[in-house]
Amino acid sequence: MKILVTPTSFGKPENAKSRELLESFADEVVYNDLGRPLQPEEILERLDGVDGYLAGVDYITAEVIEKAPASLKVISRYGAGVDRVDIPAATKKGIKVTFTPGTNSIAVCELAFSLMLASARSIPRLNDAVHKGEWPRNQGIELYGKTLGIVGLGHIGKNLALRAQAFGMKVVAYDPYLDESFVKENGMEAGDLEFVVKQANFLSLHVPFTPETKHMIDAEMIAKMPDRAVIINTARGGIIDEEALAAALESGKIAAAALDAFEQEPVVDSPLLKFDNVIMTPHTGAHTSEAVKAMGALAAQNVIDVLTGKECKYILNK
Ligand SMILES: NC(=O)C1=CN([C@@H]2O[C@H](COP(=O)(O)OP(=O)(O)OC[C@H]3O[C@@H](n4cnc5c(N)ncnc54)[C@H](O)[C@@H]3O)[C@@H](O)[C@H]2O)C=CC1
Ligand SMILES: O=C(O)CCC(=O)C(=O)O
Repeated sequence: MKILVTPTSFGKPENAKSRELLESFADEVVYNDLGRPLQPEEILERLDGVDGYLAGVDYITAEVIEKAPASLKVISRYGAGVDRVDIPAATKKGIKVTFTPGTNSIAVCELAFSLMLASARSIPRLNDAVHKGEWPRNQGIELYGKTLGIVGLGHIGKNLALRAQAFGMKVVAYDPYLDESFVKENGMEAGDLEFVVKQANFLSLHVPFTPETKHMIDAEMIAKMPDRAVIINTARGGIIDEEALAAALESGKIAAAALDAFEQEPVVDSPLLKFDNVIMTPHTGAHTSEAVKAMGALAAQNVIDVLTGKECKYILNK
């Protein structure tokens, strides 16, 4: 058996046990030698003879899957999002795709919450100023008493809702597959996307990237938000129309934004780079010791379970 492993954080000490598990199971384990997510041609160059592919946020397109060797039986995503894997192409070729739901939801929720606080109090700007010898004692806003709109009330959205309530925020949510009992038990309100954006002083996105969610936050939706709202996106870049967001920041309609995910990653040329009221982090939501360990353990187990024909409840295309 040969396994290809590409998430760079799989090399962290927290994943020593998962590396040992794979290395004792397989004849050969090949790790990511580039130190970043792989582009399609880079994946293909490394797939020769591979049976199991434990994948980071690589671009696993239909072309990659079509050209993959017949030995490849499983693509095991290290994480919750599967938008960069062409699942229909994998299914057609008999390749199972697995994922690790819930393993990083606290990590992402805590990043989203940090970004709300950091935006509300302009922490990066103030930090930069003090490091430059300046002393701008400017004024922020409080989360207390504000409304948080959550789009996508799944693992991450639910964790965020509970923490926001503890800070005295009103929470409203939109999710077409809503867990109504969660909403009821926690005294929240739910409605359609318009219902949520119209009230949201803070809007946080926690949906998968799909054809339905592509640019769901566009100029029209932003125009419906309260003036001087704050937008947080720790989900996927394409969910917000970045040009529309840039225009709303330019006009002052949106007071601040904080993003961990972008239409193009890594970010090299974005209309958002010029704004000092936009916080940008490098798709790092899942990168805590705890989440890295949990993602690694489940992703490794998923590869082994599929390759040994064991029951695996994390297969997306049975
Ligand atoms: N920044 C990062 O490092 C990370 C980003 N993510 C992203 O966050 C997303 C959410 O993660 P989880 O909460 O763990 O997933 P989840 O599957 O538990 O929750 C997603 C929720 O979105 C809802 N949803 C689906 N389509 C929708 C639509 N059209 N409109 C509104 N809601 C919709 C689903 O019903 C579900 O409740 C992932 O798909 C991934 O893209 C996840 C982990 C790490
Ligand atoms: O950081 C990672 O490798 C995965 C995080 C992520 O985006 C996900 O879980 O979908």
